[in-house]
Amino acid sequence: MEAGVGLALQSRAAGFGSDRRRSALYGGEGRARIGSLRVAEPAVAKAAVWARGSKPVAPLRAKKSSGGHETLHNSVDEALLLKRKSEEVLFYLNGRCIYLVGMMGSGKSTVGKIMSEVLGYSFFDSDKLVEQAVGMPSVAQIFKVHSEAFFRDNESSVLRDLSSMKRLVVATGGGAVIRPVNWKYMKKGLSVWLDVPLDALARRIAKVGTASRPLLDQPSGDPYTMAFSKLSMLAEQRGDAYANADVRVSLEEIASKQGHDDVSKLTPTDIAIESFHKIENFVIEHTVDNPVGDSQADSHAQRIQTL
Ligand SMILES: Nc1ncnc2c1ncn2[C@@H]1O[C@H](COP(=O)(O)OP(=O)(O)OP(=O)(O)O)[C@@H](O)[C@H]1O
Ligand SMILES: O=C(O)C1=C[C@@H](O)[C@@H](O)[C@H](O)C1
Repeated sequence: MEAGVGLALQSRAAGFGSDRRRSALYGGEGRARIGSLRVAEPAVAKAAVWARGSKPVAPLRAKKSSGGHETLHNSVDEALLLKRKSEEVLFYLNGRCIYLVGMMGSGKSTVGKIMSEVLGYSFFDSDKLVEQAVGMPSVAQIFKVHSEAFFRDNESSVLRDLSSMKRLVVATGGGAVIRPVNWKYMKKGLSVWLDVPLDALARRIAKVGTASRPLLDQPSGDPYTMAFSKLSMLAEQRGDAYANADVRVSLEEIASKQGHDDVSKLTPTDIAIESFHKIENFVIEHTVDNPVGDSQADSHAQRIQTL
């Protein structure tokens, strides 16, 4: 099916008499709304700060973890830095959406939820929106019952619908970058590529299993090895597609800034902070007429410093 047809038409043509995509985007089972938008579960906040060692920790309410004061201190420092960065970025974003792109398992949902929470934006996972639109419980099932092409058509329609909205953080599907039309939609906002080394991706995916990721699912074999070889193949096929993003957030770079080379030590909060930093630089560099105005930007920066 052609991507880019109208919302209602697309839903009907796909056999969704109840126009599920509309309900997925404009209402449904969510707990809260901003305007007409359904807002993602606020449980996210609890995951907003991960202590070093990648365990979720609630920042100030946290009992001392095994890392003691130092861990708690790191968590609080990170939370404050994240908050401060988000304030700066909010100003420069001016309501534009953030689209996270990257390979499967790169952390788009995990990091995206943290970013949306501190920005006060709504979070959407485009895979979940496609599932709701099609009326199936998983991407794996959509691939099985229909086809990858059917999934991709619906993914494009979801991205098109999202692109007319404001103040969203969207975790896109890992393969959304391969269709040029999707870039047309994502370029309405700011796109961020989470660039994670393949071996780290394969480790994460092997840990949770591949059943929910149809392109990686293998009936047998060592999960890490299978995931690594499939991911390498996909990365090669996709070539530079991810590099179309406005900014690249390299986990290797963050680790090296922190003085080590182990990306598994990076928390999602570290990655969210770096994403904000890169977005801010991008917007500043690409604002041709400087509509913000230097003096306004300066006074904003001063205000931020006093927070
Ligand atoms: N910085 C991190 N350190 C360790 N594990 C992480 C980190 N970020 C995410 N993870 C874990 O990696 C797995 C994949 O993360 P997530 O679902 O956020 O990725 P994704 O890019 O949205 O994946 P997909 O595109 O396949 O849906 C999850 O189990 C998550 O808990
Ligand atoms: O990398 C990919 O092509 C995919 C990633 C997932 O997020 C899903 O969108 C789907 O499993 C395909």
